[in-house]
Amino acid sequence: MTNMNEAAPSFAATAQTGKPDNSQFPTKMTVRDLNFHYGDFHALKNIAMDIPEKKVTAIIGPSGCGKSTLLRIFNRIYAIYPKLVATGEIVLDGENILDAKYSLNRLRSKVGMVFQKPVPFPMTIFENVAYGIRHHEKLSRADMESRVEQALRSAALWDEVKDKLKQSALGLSGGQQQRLCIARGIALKPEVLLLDEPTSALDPIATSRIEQLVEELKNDYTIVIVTHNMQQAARCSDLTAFMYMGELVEFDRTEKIFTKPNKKQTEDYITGRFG
Ligand SMILES: Nc1ncnc2c1ncn2[C@@H]1O[C@H](COP(=O)(O)OP(=O)(O)OP(=O)(O)O)[C@@H](O)[C@H]1O
Repeated sequence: MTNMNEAAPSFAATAQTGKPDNSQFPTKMTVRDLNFHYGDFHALKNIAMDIPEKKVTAIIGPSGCGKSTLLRIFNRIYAIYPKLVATGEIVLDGENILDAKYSLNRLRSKVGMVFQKPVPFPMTIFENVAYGIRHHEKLSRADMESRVEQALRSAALWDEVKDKLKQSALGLSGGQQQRLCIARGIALKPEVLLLDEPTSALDPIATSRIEQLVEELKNDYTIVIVTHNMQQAARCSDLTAFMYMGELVEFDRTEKIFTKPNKKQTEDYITGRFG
């Protein structure tokens, strides 16, 4: 939840420079001059933003504005399409993750992604979490068990599944499946967690559980969440980026975006005049 009393860093200058003035938050990821095309279609235009460490950054905007495309570039999912190239820079801990020399394996262990629709693997609950870890690390049975438990605890799922770890994950409810997918992401000990509309397929109770979880996870992770739901952005993010037609229109503290945005376009969207 945004702390409304927090001393106010200004993120106002962002759409052009991406440099928040007087930010009190250390930056985890710096995006500069980011452009992305699907064939002839210019989907992201000169995006610049500084994503703060251990905060929740929400990306909002009307359908088709490029939210998911931006999120997916943060862990180079587009790399599965050989012809697609992102230009510009995304600097994570001093290194440009868009550089072809930055290995995808390394990137995926640092930047985890959770998708809109929870898709557990057709295997046990335990194996769903252990599977990804095995791909990256060789752990003893005891260490693996402890890592899986830790991930399930962090995803606020342990108490509900600890007695049925050997049962199929497909038997879990939608909300539990989404928390399992979050546990799967956390198990790799990423530093950044990307959430692409993680609650759009969930009921209000499961949604509120995930929002609570996001609030807890930001103590340890830098979180970027794409959401269609403006109340959700207002409830669970510290900073909000408003995008429109491939551009970053405004990026500021969530409280500012929702109460006193600098740009008319942002205000029109927030107040439901378009989108
Ligand atoms: N694989 C693709 N090939 C061609 N165009 C694409 C592809 N994926 C997305 N686009 C286009 O890029 C633009 C941005 O899409 P994107 O999915 O990032 O938007 P979004 O803001 O996440 O939308 P939504 O809120 O509807 O999910 C849209 O105009 C979309 O049609």
